[in-house]
Amino acid sequence: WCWPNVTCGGPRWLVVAHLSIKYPYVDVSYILTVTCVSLNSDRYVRFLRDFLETAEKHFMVDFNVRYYVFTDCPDDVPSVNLSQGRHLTVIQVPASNRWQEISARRMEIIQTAIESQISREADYIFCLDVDSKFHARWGAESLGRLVAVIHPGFYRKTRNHFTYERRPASTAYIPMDTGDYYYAGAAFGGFVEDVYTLTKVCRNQLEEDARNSIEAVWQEESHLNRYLLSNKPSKLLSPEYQWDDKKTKTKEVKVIRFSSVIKNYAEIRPNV
Ligand SMILES: CC(=O)N[C@H]1[C@@H](OP(=O)(O)OP(=O)(O)OC[C@H]2O[C@@H](n3ccc(=O)[nH]c3=O)[C@H](O)[C@@H]2O)O[C@H](CO)[C@H](O)[C@@H]1O
Ligand SMILES: [Mn+2]
Repeated sequence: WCWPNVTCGGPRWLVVAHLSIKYPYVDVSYILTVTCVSLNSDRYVRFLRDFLETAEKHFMVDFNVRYYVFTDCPDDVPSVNLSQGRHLTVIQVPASNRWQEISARRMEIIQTAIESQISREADYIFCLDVDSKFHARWGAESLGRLVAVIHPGFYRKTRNHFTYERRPASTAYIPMDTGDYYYAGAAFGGFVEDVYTLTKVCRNQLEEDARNSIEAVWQEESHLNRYLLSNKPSKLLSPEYQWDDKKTKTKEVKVIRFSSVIKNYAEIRPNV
């Protein structure tokens, strides 16, 4: 369904009712965030402490949450005090040489983790960029079968200005005069089984493109946008849920809930 007012704290009974359709004996959702971190020890791990500490304050407060952190340097994961019912799982993944590959391989990493354990542990999953902080409530109003967020750079633009992949040779190709929104690659989620299908399809398409020596213009974000064109999200979140610290707050955005921090691209992504 569509939550009428995302800016207010919603009554919890609605969520319970929602869950009872599928899980009649479960009265609290088991929600989980996935963050992928990788590359040369502290380059992206440095964002993790703020991410986790602010998530503890704002993300699904009072629900069970399991954070999954994927990293090539598990020893550098900071220890953060977690509230009751909240856990952190760290999974070691190989590093890649190019940031584009690391970002894109998140689809494969998430798909594999859902298969091996997450499908037995959670009802919902959100997959978020680590270079970000929570600033205000991100709660049960965000739940849905398939949840996407409008990219903060594109909500005022018309679709021919969206940076979809425009080359027909890529499986992420979207022709001009087509498309609904430009979705952020940094935040998506939903029912675990729906996110599983999304990550599997995007992973397969990324691999097919690689075999054909083509890389979509915004890597997995381009494939996510292609997937969501054919598989419409059941819930669309406003850029309140994926803002960018570089952007000045505008009058349409009442509450900034989650935002990318400003980073020095030349330093942390040297092969830009
Ligand atoms: C707001 C938004 O929609 N941002 C998207 C955008 O740029 P961004 O500038 O937000 O990309 P980014 O540098 O944050 O990379 C995406 C994410 O991949 C992970 N990572 C990346 C590089 C690395 O060396 N190590 C590492 O762990 C990390 O979780 C990071 O947050 O484009 C990327 C793909 O091109 C992704 O689609 C991002 O989600
Ligand atoms: Mn990011």
